[in-house]
Amino acid sequence: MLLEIQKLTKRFGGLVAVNDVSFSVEKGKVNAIIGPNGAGKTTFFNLISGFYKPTSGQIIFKGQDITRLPVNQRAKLGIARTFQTTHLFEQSTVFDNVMVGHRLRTSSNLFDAVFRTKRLKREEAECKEKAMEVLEFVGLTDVADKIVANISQEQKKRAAFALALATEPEIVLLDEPAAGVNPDETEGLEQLIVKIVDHGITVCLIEHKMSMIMKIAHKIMVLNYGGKIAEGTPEEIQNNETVIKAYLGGSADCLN
Ligand SMILES: Nc1ncnc2c1ncn2[C@@H]1O[C@H](COP(=O)(O)OP(=O)(O)OP(=O)(O)O)[C@@H](O)[C@H]1O
Repeated sequence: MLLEIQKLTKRFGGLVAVNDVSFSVEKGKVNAIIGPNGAGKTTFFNLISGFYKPTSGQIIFKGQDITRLPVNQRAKLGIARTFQTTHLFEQSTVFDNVMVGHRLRTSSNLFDAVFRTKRLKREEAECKEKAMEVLEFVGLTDVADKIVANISQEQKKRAAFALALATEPEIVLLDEPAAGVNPDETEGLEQLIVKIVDHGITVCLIEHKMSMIMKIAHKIMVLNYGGKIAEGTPEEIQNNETVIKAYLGGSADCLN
């Protein structure tokens, strides 16, 4: 297992947002997390990526206990994430936004910047090369020089993927990547996620669009009121009575 979540709990005062959840993320697969609004999915991602500290439980990444590591150290170990609403600099170019990602892998400091050392120049060149590579990967080469504010919502989603990929992750946590895009664009993003997995990067995916989940997920965990109510293949989840009742209010149609 690439990532092992053991009995993870997060309380906000009296509210238990994530309640004693254990989950194994399989390497090289699309691992999906679904559940109704407020089920605790984003909180779960925030715990894995280090934005929140758990109340209890453990997070093991490649055999190492990362439960108390800060965000940047987890990112260096290879955990990247995207956000529900894209966190891009709207007034910068797509290229400049994505270049930032690879800085995680560089070591130039203020001294290098002030004196424009060889190391700085070499690392800048590396960041540019990486940015071009990931922009090509996500299909955004032709808008690389555009200001983010002037590109489409779907292109912003792709740029967010590119930014995550520029950090050279082993696992990417994608939080509702297809929110706010049309069905054709959703299919394009689906294909991009499959391409990411085909390149050996593990995906952990939160998404409300069931058609996408059922098509590309290898396994699915279902959260409800912070607790895990089911785990299995898309077929198993579609036929799970507890999921149909608790999550879908009794209709299996929503899972198709
Ligand atoms: N920082 C916070 N402080 C207090 N409560 C929070 C915080 N973050 C999340 N919550 C609460 O925890 C619960 C789970 O929220 P979370 O955003 O993880 O759900 P979700 O499954 O991602 O929902 P959605 O599908 O709507 O994005 C909610 O009741 C939410 O109000």
